[in-house]
Amino acid sequence: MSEQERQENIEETIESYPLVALKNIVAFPHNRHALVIAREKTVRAVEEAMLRSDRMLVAATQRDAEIDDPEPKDIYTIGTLAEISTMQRQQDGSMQVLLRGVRRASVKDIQETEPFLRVLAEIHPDEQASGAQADALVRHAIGRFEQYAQLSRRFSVEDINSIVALKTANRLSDTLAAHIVTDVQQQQELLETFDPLERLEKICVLIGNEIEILELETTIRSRVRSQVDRTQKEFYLREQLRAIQEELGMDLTSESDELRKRLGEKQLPPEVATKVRKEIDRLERMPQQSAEISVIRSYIDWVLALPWNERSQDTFNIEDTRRILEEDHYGLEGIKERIIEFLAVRQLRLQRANREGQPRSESLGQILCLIGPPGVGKTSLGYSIAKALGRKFARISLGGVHDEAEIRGHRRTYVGALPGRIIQSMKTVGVRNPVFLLDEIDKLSSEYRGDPSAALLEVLDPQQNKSFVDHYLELPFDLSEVFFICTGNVKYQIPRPLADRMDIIDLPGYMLDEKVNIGLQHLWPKVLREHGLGSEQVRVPQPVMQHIVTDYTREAGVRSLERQLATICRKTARRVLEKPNTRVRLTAHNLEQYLGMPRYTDVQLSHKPRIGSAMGLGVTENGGVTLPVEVVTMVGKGDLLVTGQLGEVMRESAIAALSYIRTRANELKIDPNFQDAADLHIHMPENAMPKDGPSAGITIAMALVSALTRRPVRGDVAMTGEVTLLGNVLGIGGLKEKVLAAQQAGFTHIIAPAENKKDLTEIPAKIRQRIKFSLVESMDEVIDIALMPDEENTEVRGGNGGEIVALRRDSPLASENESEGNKLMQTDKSVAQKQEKHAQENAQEASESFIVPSEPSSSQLYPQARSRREEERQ
Ligand SMILES: Nc1ncnc2c1ncn2[C@@H]1O[C@H](COP(=O)(O)OP(=O)(O)OP(=O)(O)O)[C@@H](O)[C@H]1O
Repeated sequence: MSEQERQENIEETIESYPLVALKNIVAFPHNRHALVIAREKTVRAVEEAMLRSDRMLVAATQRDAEIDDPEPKDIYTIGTLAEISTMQRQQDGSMQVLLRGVRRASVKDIQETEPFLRVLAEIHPDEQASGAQADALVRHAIGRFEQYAQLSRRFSVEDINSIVALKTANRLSDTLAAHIVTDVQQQQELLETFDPLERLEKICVLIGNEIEILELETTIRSRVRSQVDRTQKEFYLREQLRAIQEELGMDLTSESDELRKRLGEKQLPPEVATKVRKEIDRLERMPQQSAEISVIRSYIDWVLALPWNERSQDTFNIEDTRRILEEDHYGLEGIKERIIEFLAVRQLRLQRANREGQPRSESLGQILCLIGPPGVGKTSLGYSIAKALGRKFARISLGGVHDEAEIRGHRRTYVGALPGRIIQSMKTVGVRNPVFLLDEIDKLSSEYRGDPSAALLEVLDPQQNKSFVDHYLELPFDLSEVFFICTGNVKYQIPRPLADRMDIIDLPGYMLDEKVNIGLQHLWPKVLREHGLGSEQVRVPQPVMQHIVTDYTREAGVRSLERQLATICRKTARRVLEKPNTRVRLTAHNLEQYLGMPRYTDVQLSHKPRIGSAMGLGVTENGGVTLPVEVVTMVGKGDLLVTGQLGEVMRESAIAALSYIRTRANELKIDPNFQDAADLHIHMPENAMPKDGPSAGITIAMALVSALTRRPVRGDVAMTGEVTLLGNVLGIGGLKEKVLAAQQAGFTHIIAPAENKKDLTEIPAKIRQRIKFSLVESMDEVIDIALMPDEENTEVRGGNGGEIVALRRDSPLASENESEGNKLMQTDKSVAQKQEKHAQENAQEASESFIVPSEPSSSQLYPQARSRREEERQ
């Protein structure tokens, strides 16, 4: 009988078989199970089966594994028909049996119970499943199995391969049930599920659960392992460290003990001491490996390093203060007086506050603020004040500070947090009553990261700064004894609320002879010292110093003068080292060997009268500047071209000036329809830097009038003022700075608005003596003063070569429009001579105080190196 026939035979049979009761195991068809059999009844059943030709028996599982002699009711009725593959008897009477499961079998009847169980069993045929659903399920089950096998590592490669090779749902499900499911109840349930697809689905769910559990186990296992590894490593390292410290004889007293000792030595306000103590306690409780330890430690270091109680002795004395200011600074007379007055008032207020027991912070009044271009001595005045008061000095630069945290610090939660600049400087000076110079207060900028000027207000306000809270410290620090001095370049850029609390002192800049004296008396000895040279090794006589100032610098202060002197010293130092006995005496001739070619020498030319060109004055943060305006007329259709990076206000000034001229065409003897035949081009050169503000109004109008009338503007006149449509001249700001710039550029006559008369008192007397001021109310006056007399112009026209369109009614060129050239007209010699004569006459009529400038007029019309934005102060 073939295997297949036998199977078919079985399928048709309800037959009698010996029954083996299984404990803790379920036998499945298509699988082999190795059993050790010891119970008497079971041994007999196996022996009986061995006597059969087919060696078949039914293996069914006990409901309760504890029962040794199960009755039929204790055994599940669904079992497996199995063939005995091998059987081996052991010496103790037990036997090892290998069963091969064949079919599912249901027990229908119990035939005998002694000496073994014999049952009548119905053998069930295999149910087959096919189709796409079966294939998909098989594939899914195999995938899950592979995943499970990988995680559990319970199967050999051969086992996995043989299971994966099973392609029918029936066989696969029975095999997986036999090898993966471990719970006997679940196995029995699967055995009782006759539909192979349903069985396979149940198995997939069970495998899924197993996979989840295994994954979880893996994670937990690896976490536990890494924790153990780290702890072991740290323990090992700490032990090593301790051994090394002991070996080196290092002090092993704990860090917190040391901090407590430092705390005990300092006299801190109670609130601060409590906070530090708390932080030390926290530090102690922290595990050694905590990252927060270094944060707490550096916080405690900061608090302990601050001068909570340390102060220097004040030594204010009016005489000494005057002496120190005099010794350190040349000139600045009015300014030194103001500073002394400020300090005197402050001293009296303090004395009174002490007498009356008032809180100190409210008694200090306003903040001193020094405003002026770079290099005019603001910082060095601040330093001298500190010296006079016997206080420590620190400079805090606020230029470009746009984050509030730079003033007030970052909170400690911020990575890399530090206190703000005020508290940092406090730590550096180490006393609570220093002089702080807050530099560039006009360069503060606010943005989304908070408003630094608000934080600064809190620092400066005597009402609030007694308990200034830095975000990092989170403790109030008393700033009321700090003497704050602010400095900046431009007054109107200081944030308004700050400016309101300040006593502002202007330092407009130096005149030529002041610079020369500062150079000789202060800068030169200082620079010599800094370069390790003696005065006998290198000499700079007075005329040479003057030469350096005029030909190598162009500034309101003396910063670049100091740099030039440093250059001379550097070169000399090298020579001295090369030839030890070198003695250098600088002269006008050998200066170039040290400083190179003079930088500012061109320009006597520029003070000649010109058609279509007038000189205006402006103010930048570097001080006053001269601003030439040029106008040309060209054949065209009345277009107005404005160039030179002019702002909106200046463009409007130009249009207003033009309208004014048209209304005055008759008086000016200009063809009222001049725009029909000509284009006008207004240009303000000056290094293509942006310019704006209304105070160029009269200059633009003047240049326009000159271009249209073909009458030149006097070359010795500079002007500033706003012009209205009706020709009125309105006041302007920054007169002092503008006058200094005009004087430096060699102008001897300044036209300014009558409204600014009050500002003349601020202008140094020496300058007032050298320059003629014309204070005007209307544009007509400006024209009268600055435009060259009519009759003189015939010669000028002759010199022009007819290149520019002349638009005067009486001009012989008015109708000719010969050329479209746009070159500026230069005056010839005779006009210059006439102008000089004119100036002399003017000087005589003006006043006795008018003096022709004594300084060499090597200044130029177009000063170079103006980098910053022109800002008209209005
Ligand atoms: N009147 C003066 N007498 C003597 N030395 C002066 C005088 N004015 C300026 N100086 C010197 O010029 C140099 C530059 O001055 P300082 O640094 O004080 O300028 P500043 O106005 O603070 O400039 P900034 O605005 O760029 O900070 C310093 O060496 C200073 O001593």
